[in-house]
Parts: sequence; C-alpha cells; structure tokens
Amino acid sequence: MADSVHLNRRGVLFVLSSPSGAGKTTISKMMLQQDPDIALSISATTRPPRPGEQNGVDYHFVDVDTFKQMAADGEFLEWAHVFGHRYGTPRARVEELLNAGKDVLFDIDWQGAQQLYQEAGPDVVRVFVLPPTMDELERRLRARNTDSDEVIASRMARAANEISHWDGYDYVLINDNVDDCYGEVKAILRAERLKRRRQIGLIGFARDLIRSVPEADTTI
Ligand SMILES: Nc1nc2c(ncn2[C@@H]2O[C@H](COP(=O)(O)OP(=O)(O)O)[C@@H](O)[C@H]2O)c(=O)[nH]1
Ligand SMILES: Nc1ncnc2c1ncn2[C@@H]1O[C@H](COP(=O)(O)OP(=O)(O)O)[C@@H](O)[C@H]1O
Repeated sequence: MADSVHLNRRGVLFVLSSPSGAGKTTISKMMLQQDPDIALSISATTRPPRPGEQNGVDYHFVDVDTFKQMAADGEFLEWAHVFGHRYGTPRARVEELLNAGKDVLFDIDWQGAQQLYQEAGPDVVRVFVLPPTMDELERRLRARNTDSDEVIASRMARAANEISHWDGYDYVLINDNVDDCYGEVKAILRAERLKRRRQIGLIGFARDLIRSVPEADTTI
C-alpha cells in the first residue's frame, strides 16, 4: 500500500463576527475544543475583564497607554474602537500560528474583519453570526449574566449597526440551535481547507501523477 499523502496547505484566517450576545464566543470555544488544527488569535483590549475571563487566555487586558504604545510600535495586524474600548489583534501570535501550520480563529468585529481582509485578502474567511430575533439576542445577553443593565442597553443599541455590516462577510449564519450552527461553521472550515488555492503541494502532486504514466498523452 502506498504511503498516505500529506500536502501542505496555506492557513485559513477564520473570522467570526456577530452582534454581542449572538453566540460567537460559544461557537469559538466549541471549535477550539474540538479541532486541534485551529487556534485563537488572542486580542489585546482596554476593556476590564468579566468574571471568569483570564488574562492571556480570553484577552490580553492592557491599559490605554500600553495599547497606544503597542499600536505605535506596529504590533497590531488591525485594531478598532468597540463599545468605548480599544481592541486589537497582535501580529506576532498570528504569524507564529501560521508558521506552525495552524489555522487561526479571530473573534473580531466588522472593522477588524475589513482590515484583516485588506492585509491578507483571500486567506481570510469571514463568517457573520445572526441571532434568530432581537428579543432572543437581549435574552442571551441577560442570561450570560456578565454585564450591567446599562452595558446590555448599549450593546443592544449597537447591535443594529453591527448587523448592518452583514454583507461584508463570505457566510452569514443564524444561530438558533447552537449545535446546528456549529455544524455549519465546521462545514465551512472543512470546505475552505480543501480549496485548491490552499493546497500548496497540489501542482507538483498532479504533475508527478501525470509524469508517472509513461505513455501519457498530455497534449489534450
Ligand atoms: N476589531 C477588533 N474587534 C475585536 C477584537 N477583539 C474583540 N473584538 C470585538 O469587540 C467586540 C466586543 O467584544 P467583547 O467585549 O468581548 O464582547 P462580546 O461581543 O460579548 O464578545 C466584539 O464584537 C468582538 O468581536 C480585536 O482584536 N479587533
Ligand atoms: N443557540 C443558542 N441558544 C441559546 N443560548 C445561546 C445560544 N448560543 C449562545 N447562547 C448563550 O447566549 C449567551 C451569549 O453568547 P456568547 O457566546 O457569549 O455571545 P457573543 O460572544 O456573541 O457575545 C451565552 O450565555 C451563551 O451560552
């Protein structure tokens, strides 16, 4: 039996965006737990940690001066103001992960998705997650039990604006049942990994297949 064939491929930069509370963190965690080939880009943020969030795991929690210095030093692939705080994607980790042959997951907003696309073009896959209804969105924000009424109100007020950017994405999913939605996300990632342009070794592999036939007619 022949050895199994393994072709290197270009990493996928997988962006998940949604209005706050629609479920992107839940879906991200499912992906990271179940798929060893994708790792999270850990953003830096000036917002305070929520209960249960760990520095260096969920975010790098930094003060405004540190964030500004990081931005001035070119440490971010992209950054943006969201909900009155700064959020940015550190470049170094993304490069390390891609060099190690991993795909990278980004939980970033539409501004980040746009900037990342400008930097990395077709390596980026942009997925937008919608809630089934706005009432359900608010229910989820309350059920999460992490934000004050005031913060929830401001997130709901921003939700319509966030949703209005849905058409800047490659895929738009409705997160009604979370397992169904996760299944859709997995299908997208699988298909994107299989895309021809990501299979770096494919040209040589196909050429060698053709050359291995002594009488091959390659003029057709
Ligand atoms: N542009 C950009 N957006 C980010 C980054 N990190 C997080 N965000 C977005 O900032 C928004 C607020 O995130 P967060 O405060 O964790 O609340 P969440 O909406 O409940 O996840 C979400 O839309 C995130 O996707 C980043 O590095 N860059
Ligand atoms: N399909 C779903 N049905 C019901 N609750 C959900 C669903 N998806 C996520 N949730 C819950 O909604 C809340 C907000 O989800 P979260 O993943 O934190 O959203 P986001 O990261 O988009 O702000 C969490 O308490 C989560 O458990």
